[in-house]
Amino acid sequence: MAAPSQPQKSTYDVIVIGAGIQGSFTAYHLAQRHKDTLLLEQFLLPHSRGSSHGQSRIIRSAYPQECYSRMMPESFRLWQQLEAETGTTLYRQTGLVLLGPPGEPELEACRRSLGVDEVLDAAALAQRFPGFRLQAGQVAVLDSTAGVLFADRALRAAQEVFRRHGGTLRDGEKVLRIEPGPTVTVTTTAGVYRAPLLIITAGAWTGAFVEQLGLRLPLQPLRIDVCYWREKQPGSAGLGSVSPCFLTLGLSQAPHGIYGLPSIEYPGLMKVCHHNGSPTDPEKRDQASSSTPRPDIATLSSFISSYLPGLETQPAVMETCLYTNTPDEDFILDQHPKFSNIVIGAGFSGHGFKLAPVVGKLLCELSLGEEPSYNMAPFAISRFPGVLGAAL
Ligand SMILES: Cc1cc2nc3c(=O)[nH]c(=O)nc-3n(C[C@H](O)[C@H](O)[C@H](O)COP(=O)(O)OP(=O)(O)OC[C@H]3O[C@@H](n4cnc5c(N)ncnc54)[C@H](O)[C@@H]3O)c2cc1C
Ligand SMILES: O=C(O)[C@@H]1CCCCN1
Repeated sequence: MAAPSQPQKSTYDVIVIGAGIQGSFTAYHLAQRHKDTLLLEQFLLPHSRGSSHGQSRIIRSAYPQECYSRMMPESFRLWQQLEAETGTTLYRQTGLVLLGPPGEPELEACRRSLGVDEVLDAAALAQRFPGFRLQAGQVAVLDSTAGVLFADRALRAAQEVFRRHGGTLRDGEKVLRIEPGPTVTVTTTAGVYRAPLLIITAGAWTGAFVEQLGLRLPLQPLRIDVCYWREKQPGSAGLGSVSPCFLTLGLSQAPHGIYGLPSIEYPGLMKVCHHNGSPTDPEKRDQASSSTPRPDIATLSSFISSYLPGLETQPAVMETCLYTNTPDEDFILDQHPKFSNIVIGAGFSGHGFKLAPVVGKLLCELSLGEEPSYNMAPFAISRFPGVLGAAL
């Protein structure tokens, strides 16, 4: 028999909207700082309707932009801390090869970010990782620190520690309305909550959601096809579970990049995807008909026949996921330009998972009015002119 229900608590120090990886890590840091925190999620957990689901994400030190490569040492440390706190393995070191033409500016910037790097030509790459074929003149830069984060497990772990530190997570509760003010009032499908501080980490829903606060952020949700490709002969081609992750830079046939991860989610199936997708509305993403042409799949098939000849050239499993892109593909981590007690974390542009421990820390610092641990200029809302509606 169910216990008699307690009257629902309605006031908190901080409310966080959206329990994806960014909101969950933000809540994790707040709870560790002894802030009485409410984390609200519209769907019942776990769910696969946002950006943080699935079993695998790449983590790497190599980054073309310094603002991210500077954060990576701390991010690796915080992931290890979460592993220790929960007694769970969240990371497998596999290495990552960046593939591209020598001298390509982003490839060079990644090399510099590594400090110690290793550059392999086609023959050296084939010897080290026999599943890969480079095209004539291309090179591979090896980031040996890189690997795979177990995404679903990581999300659960961050939420578990949050709760252990006294945090309240309410799922299946969609936020309908926010009333700004010195105390922010948040109305959900199940209740009304108040707090002096609010953090919005609503993933692909953020753009439409913050319009009620007079903000027009340039956030574009993209529907991403997540494809898994079968090894022709399981275990024989130096692919599968022993493969490193990879990422292409500066390839003319895929200017946005193609990336891959070893077989982790499904035995014998490597994840190889295009770092791009089609504009969508997160509420309507399933309305694309199955007969819609999929140029991404053709690009991937052709890439696989040239670079990964040990894989079949038609995907064995296809899933979907959402990116939320900004025009420059840098994150938005900032206070609302008019309501400084409302902080927004959004626009993770398909590369935010690995950095979530640091993103959560920064959003926590911003909302508590502390000096952020990193330079926040690359993430400021003010880099986009005209975002504040005339009504405010
Ligand atoms: C296919 C794919 C591959 C990727 N690969 C990598 C990778 O290799 N490495 C890497 O670092 N990153 C990668 N990323 C990016 C990374 O996964 C995302 O940056 C990250 O998951 C974004 O998390 P989020 O918390 O912002 O969004 P989400 O996980 O979508 O969380 C937002 C949450 O807010 C909730 N919400 C929205 N509106 C409301 C509301 N009104 N009320 C209550 N709740 C609400 C949503 O339901 C959702 O759960 C990849 C992403 C995809 C899709
Ligand atoms: O963040 C990453 O490392 C990868 C790069 C390729 C696209 C998906 N995200």
